[in-house]
This record gives sequence, C-alpha cells and structure tokens, in this order.
Amino acid sequence: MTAPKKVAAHADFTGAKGQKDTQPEVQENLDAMLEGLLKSTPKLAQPGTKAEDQRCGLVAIVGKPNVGKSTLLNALVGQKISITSRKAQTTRHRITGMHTLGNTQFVFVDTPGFQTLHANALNKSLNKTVQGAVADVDLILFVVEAGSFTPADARVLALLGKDIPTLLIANKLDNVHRRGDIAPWLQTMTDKHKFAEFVPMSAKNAKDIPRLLAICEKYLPEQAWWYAEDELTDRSEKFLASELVREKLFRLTGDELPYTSTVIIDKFEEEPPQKKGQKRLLRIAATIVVERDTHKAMVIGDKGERIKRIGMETRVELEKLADAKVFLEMWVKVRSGWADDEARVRSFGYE
Ligand SMILES: Nc1nc2c(ncn2[C@@H]2O[C@H](COP(=O)(O)OP(=O)(O)OP(=O)(O)O)[C@@H](O)[C@H]2O)c(=O)[nH]1
Repeated sequence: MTAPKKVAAHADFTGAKGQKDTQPEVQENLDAMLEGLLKSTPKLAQPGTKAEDQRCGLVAIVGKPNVGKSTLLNALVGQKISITSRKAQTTRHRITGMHTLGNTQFVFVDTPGFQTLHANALNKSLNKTVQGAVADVDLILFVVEAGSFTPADARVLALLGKDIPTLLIANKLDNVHRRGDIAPWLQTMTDKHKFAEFVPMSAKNAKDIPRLLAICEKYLPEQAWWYAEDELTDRSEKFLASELVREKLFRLTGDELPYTSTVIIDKFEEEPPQKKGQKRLLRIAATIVVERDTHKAMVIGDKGERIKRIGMETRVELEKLADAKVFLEMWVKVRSGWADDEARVRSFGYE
C-alpha cells in the first residue's frame, strides 16, 4: 500500500520555526493559525458507486496509555467497538474498525498503549502488537494530550518510521484552559518528528470527527473497498463480549484492581430465534482471571453485588450491540503470575 505522494501540510509552521522565545507577533500568528485549524472543515468526496472512484486504506492509531485512542477510534467508526476506561492499559488487542463515507473506506487499527514500565511477558506482547500495527499502514494518527509531551510519548514516537505520513493528534483540547499555550507547544512539536499535519481536537467533541475524517481521506490510496459498506469491525461477537466484560470489570472496580486481570470466554453459543419476531439467543460463559484471592473478593464484591452488576451491564450493552438476547454466566478464578508466564499469556489470546 502506498499513500499519495503529495503530503499536504494542514498547518505550516515554517515561518515560526526556530523561534524559541515566542514573540508577541509570532504568538498572534500562531493563535490565528490554531483558530484556522479548528475552524477549517475540508469537504469529503461525494458518494459514488464506481469501484474506480473508491479510496481505501489503513489508519493506525498510536500513543501512550490513556491519551484517548479507543475513544477516538469509537468516534471515528461511529460506534463503540473498542473499550475505554479511566484506567490506563485497557486496550490489549489490535482492533480494526471500518467507516465507509462517501467514496472512502477508512480501516482503523487501535493499538495498546505502549508499555515501558514493566518488562513482563504481557507487556512484551503488547509492545509487539504496537510495532506490528504501525508497519504497513497508509497513515498514522499519533495521539498525545494537547500541550503535553512526556518521555512515554517520545518512546512511542521513536517507533514510528519516517516514511508513513503521521498526523499529530493533540487530543483532549477541551482540558486545555489556556488556549494561547497550544500554538507555541505545537511549534515545539515540529522539532520532534516530521508530522504531516497537526490536528488539535477532542475525541469527545462530535464536531471534530468529520474534520479529522476529511483530513485523513486524502492520505488513503485510490483502490476498491475491502469490506462491505455497512461493516464496522472484523472482530467477532465473542471478542466484543470479552472486551465488554473487561471494560465493566475495570470501570466497576476503579483503581483497586491491577490491569493484569483478564477475561476468557469459555462458551459462546448461538441459538436461532424460537419464533418469528423473536431474537436469536447468545449463551455465553466468561471467566475473569485475577492474580490473588484479594482481587477475587474485590471482583465478587459484597454478597456478589459487583460481579452481578458487571454481568448485568455487559448483558444490556451486548444485547444492543449484537441485536440478540444474551444469557451470560460469569466466574472468577485466581491464577497467580499469569502475566509473567509467556505460554499462559499466549493461551489467553495475546499474540
Ligand atoms: N476530556 C477529555 N477526555 C477524553 C478525551 N478523549 C478521551 N478521554 C478520556 O481519557 C480516558 C482514556 O481514554 P481511552 O480512550 O480509554 O484511552 P486509550 O489511549 O485508548 O487508553 P489505553 O487503552 O490505556 O491505551 C477516558 O477516561 C476517556 O473518557 C477528550 O477528548 N477529552
């Protein structure tokens, strides 16, 4: 796959580059440019049915944990396919989500936040997934929190090659109270990497999403779509079920439960509707694997309250996503040290 040769710079910093102390006049220019960036909405190509008019390509979303990659993926796809939580490290798998708009099919790849703190087998597997995801794509969205660039961001950036066009997604702009600080910060980012464009935005702001899609579109090659127009993800319902359990698990246990806890789907059976007008039934059995007895008690909660709630919230959401009736059984097992054991990490479905 090759991206179009012409890499249009959405934001041109050449005039201001090299000015370490931002002069008032430069600051004004930068502010105007930032305003321009935020307001401009490039137009997406118009719908067309001919295969020769189609564009299609892979867009990888990378960044350190907790910068908003899954939130961005869900917003770009238009539906929840990747789990999100306040706790860093919720995303463990490479997930593709599709969005077909006008003539263009965007195929997004979400990646786990690049882990540098611990060198256990689980983290090695997560890091390999990130490196695999950035090779051979048409466009990379490198996500950071607007106004911040930490050593952890730098380590992810170091993984990205120079040949694939990369957009700097300065996310969570809504959290930045001093907008005037953003333009000089963007200017400092020009020294870090040859970014094709700068996109200050909020994954949570619905208006920013069409703007980003339109920016991404021009980097995708002209070629026929790979998926049907209405397909959203290539992940199975079984996978979505395990991701949903994991999301509820982390949401409902807060910061107490270590991220090494995981979910295995032991049974996933589908029964056709019994009568006309009824929905099909999904019978699912899931095991939550934790490292210690104390974690097990935490997941089960007082009189089983917490695990009941995890099950109930998963079921309600999965019924909506899968358009089916769901019967869900859940268990909690203790397997100490699983995240340090490579064979076990593989047996739990990590690459
Ligand atoms: N204020 C604000 N919060 C955001 C925005 N985007 C994401 N978040 C929040 O940031 C937190 C982390 O978001 P995720 O989408 O799970 O982040 P991630 O980068 O996928 O995290 P990992 O799975 O750990 O790699 C969640 O609480 C999101 O609600 C944004 O634009 N503005």
